[in-house]
Amino acid sequence: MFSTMAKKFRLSKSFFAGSSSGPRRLSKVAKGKGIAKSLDVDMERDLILDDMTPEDFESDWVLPPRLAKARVAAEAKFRELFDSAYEPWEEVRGNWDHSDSEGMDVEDREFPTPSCGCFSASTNFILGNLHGLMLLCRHVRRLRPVVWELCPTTLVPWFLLVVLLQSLRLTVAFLLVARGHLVGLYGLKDLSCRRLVLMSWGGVWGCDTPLVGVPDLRSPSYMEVVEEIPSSPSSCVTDSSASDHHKLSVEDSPSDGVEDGFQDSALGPRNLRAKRIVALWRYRMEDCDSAFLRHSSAQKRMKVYDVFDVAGVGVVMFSVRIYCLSCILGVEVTIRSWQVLCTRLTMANPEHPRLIIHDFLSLDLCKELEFIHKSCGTVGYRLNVFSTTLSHLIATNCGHLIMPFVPIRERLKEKAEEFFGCEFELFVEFTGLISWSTGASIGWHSDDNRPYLKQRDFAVIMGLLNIFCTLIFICYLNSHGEDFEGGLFHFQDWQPTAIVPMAGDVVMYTADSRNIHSVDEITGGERLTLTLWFSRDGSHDEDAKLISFLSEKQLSHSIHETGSFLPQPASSRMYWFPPDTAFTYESGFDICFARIHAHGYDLYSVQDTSCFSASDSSNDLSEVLMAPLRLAREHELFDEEFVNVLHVLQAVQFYCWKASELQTSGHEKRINVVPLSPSEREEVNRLKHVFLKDERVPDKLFSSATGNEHSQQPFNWAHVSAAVTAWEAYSNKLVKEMLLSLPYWKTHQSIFSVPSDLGK
Ligand SMILES: O=C(O)CCC(=O)C(=O)O
Ligand SMILES: [Fe+2]
Repeated sequence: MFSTMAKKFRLSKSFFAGSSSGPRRLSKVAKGKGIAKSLDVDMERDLILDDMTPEDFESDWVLPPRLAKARVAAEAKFRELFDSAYEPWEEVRGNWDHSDSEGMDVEDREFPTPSCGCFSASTNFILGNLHGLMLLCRHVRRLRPVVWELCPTTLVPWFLLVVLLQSLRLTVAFLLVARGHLVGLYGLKDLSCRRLVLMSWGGVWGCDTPLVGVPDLRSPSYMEVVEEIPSSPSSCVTDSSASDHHKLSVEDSPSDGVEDGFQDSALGPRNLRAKRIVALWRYRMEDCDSAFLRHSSAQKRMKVYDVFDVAGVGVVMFSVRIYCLSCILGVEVTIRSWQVLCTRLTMANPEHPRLIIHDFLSLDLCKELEFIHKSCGTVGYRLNVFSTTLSHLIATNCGHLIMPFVPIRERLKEKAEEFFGCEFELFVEFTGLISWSTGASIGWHSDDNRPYLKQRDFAVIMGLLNIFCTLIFICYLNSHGEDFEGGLFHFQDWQPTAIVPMAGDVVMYTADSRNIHSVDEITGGERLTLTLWFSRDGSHDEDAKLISFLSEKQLSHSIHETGSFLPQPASSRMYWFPPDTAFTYESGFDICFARIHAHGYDLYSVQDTSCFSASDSSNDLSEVLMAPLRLAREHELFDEEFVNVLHVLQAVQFYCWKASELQTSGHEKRINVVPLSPSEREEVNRLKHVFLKDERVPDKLFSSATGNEHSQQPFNWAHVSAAVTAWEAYSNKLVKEMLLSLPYWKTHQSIFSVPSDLGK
């Protein structure tokens, strides 16, 4: 019968691995009854978790490729957990074997008092389950059909099998696969909560709604459930204990014998967070589509023993006694089940709603945005801060440069909506590239200090995201230690306390006082981020404003017009640093000029500038940079004219971005470079004196922590010329894409990625 079932459900060999205690028991019982044989379970290979070594983690899991990176991170985490837990585990096993021979109750055997090691016995239990899951992971392809076949037609035989196994007191592990993705307990951080899967008997019933995952946080009943559980500040575990071992609660061992009723009290003096995770889970169960679960008394008979944080995933250990057949057969059968559930800790922490996603943006995309910022940015809102907003791009005839932002905004919005369970409800309020140079920092603050947000005293609280609450996304576009020094991000409360900015990573948090944060002073280089604000308040939708601005601009341009991508600088004051000296230009410098200079170039004005002096505060001064210019380097003058300083800057930054590609492209276009004549050299120096003053200051502000990005590459004017051509092609392509998208954006009053086949 078992082999037929095994075939029918395509059970993998590892199917029964699932907990540290389960396999041992399974091993004992199954050997005796020949179950192992008929199911082709290789006890030694698949079930004896005690013998696993860290190397087992390196086995080749079958995961969707996009999860491969997350898997590597998870493996590292596991190795860490495993290493520190291995010794205590041995100890626990000793206790366990002893109590086994005394014939103690199963529960006593499973949960001896915490070992004196840094991990309690129950941690080992969890780790055992994780091992089991990892074994299961190897068979994901085979497991996937199990899950699909179970839903819902094969429910009854499956159910009977579970009852049978459970009544033999075997721990059965289930692995659910949601939407074709395997999700383990090992913290696949970039997975959406909707795809989060729990390991529990809940999956057996084939309910479409995952038991754990995103509850509808707007649902008042969720909040009620959460609020119902009293918080006890004295029970909060301190950060340090949590961060020590990724364990949220380190207190009491289970009090044996408590089995009926949902035992809030069984949590003992656990921390509020643990309670909320449980509350969330319990709510989820109540809300479950499965009639079976609703009618069963499962939720009332759940006892929670421990809650852990394993690589960003909350793991809840609980036991359930359900009289599961009562509603079907009228017979009461007790199922004891020790299972592990998981849920996103972040979801269950309404005190500090935040999310950290690693490698969200590709490095290529980071570089592209860096190019945009460094070639279009203006002096920012605070000292040593520079910014590029989307409306500024449009204002300077670079509206096409918003195209690379479009898919990123979409993906981030999706992430936020998923996280807060509010699909189609978020609006982008602000998108901008922001860089901080040496000396910039910000102390503890929350981001909701804008006057219009302060007036929203009567905001309706809906779940974690207050309707007027702004969500902040910070995407790091370059890396600490490589591109800049200092600049670590800190949250005042709760984990993570510090974030080391690395290119591609994203941190998301609500702008209110639940997420007070700070940024350390930048001590070298330039730290660059893409910052987005999201809100549920449609009146602050950035898209509508951008679309109308773009439409206005489009009226004054036609796609056929040559050079429709050429930048037009804004007022020269926006590029003068520090901003308070922009009225006289007597001190400070022009940031566009400075960035060009930081790459080793000088500028030569085609106009005669002999009448200007460094202290000239007339508007004429700034006009020099709005007029045609040429590039010079050392003793050479490049014989190509740029329409203005932004044009030069875009070409130079594009060269910087694409230097390695241009080196190898074998560009053989004839270029014309002439030696600088003495009068031209004088002109070049004059401009430098006017727009840069003391060149050491700007060079310090704009050089990367480790020197110029492409200083290692041999300089070649031919590559500069190739960069100009490539930049034109790049700009043209974006202009076309933008013009094709704009009608759709206008119709929907929303900026989104228009599929290319639609745009034709
Ligand atoms: O760049 C960051 O990491 C955060 C910046 C910040 O907190 C702010 O500008 O308010
Ligand atoms: Fe902030």
